[in-house]
Amino acid sequence: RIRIQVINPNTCQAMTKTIGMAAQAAAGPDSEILAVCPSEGVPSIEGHFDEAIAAVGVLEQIKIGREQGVDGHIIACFGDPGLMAARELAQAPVIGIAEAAMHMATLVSTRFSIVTTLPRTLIIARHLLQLYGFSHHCAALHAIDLPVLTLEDGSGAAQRKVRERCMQAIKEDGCGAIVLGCGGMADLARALTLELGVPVIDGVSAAVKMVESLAELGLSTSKLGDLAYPESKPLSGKFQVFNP
Ligand SMILES: NC(=O)NC1=NC(=O)NC1=O
Repeated sequence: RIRIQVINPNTCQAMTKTIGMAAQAAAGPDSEILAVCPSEGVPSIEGHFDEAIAAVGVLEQIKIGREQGVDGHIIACFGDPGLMAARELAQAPVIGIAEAAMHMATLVSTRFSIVTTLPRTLIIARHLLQLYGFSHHCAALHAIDLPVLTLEDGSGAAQRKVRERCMQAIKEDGCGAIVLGCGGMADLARALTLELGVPVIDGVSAAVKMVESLAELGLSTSKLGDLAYPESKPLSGKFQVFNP
């Protein structure tokens, strides 16, 4: 039995449910999904400041997951907030949905486009492309120019904009695949893939399959070198929760 902790780094319960359901749909019969979000933090992550705040909550959940003995952790926000810090803290694999979706896209296309939320988060996706070495694989980046939480407002407006931008990317970018640039879009990938006839990749599902693969291969986060557990020192104030 593989237990996978899926962390929605923002505090929106509805989005945590959307993400958890997408993860469950992708999970194999022997996998159990534990969908969680921080007890405090930001309701949505739409920039560098939000990411910094959210990262602490991610680390808190990583610590809890490690104490529960989970077999893997997923950071289900397209900025992969706190990813390397989480890998220092974790024993099991930690995968961000941006890196998962980007890796998967390179396996089924020579170039992919990204469709994300607010234009100001495009730079975060660009930075990740550089960090992960996928800049030359990305044909273009698009934003639906709607706040993240409109994906959970029930109007369907954000979902319609995502579909429009995917169709535009396919027409204009010369891309072979699309990466959905938000955890809250996790439930859209399968239907869009069928309708648009090209791989539309959601990072939550991709990360679930990667964690399952790593767990079954007996691979977990290396503790040799820079991903070793953090140097021990007494943390103060609100961070005492991290003291051993
Ligand atoms: N680019 C994004 O929309 N990132 C995100 N903000 C969130 O709150 N969740 C995401 O996936």
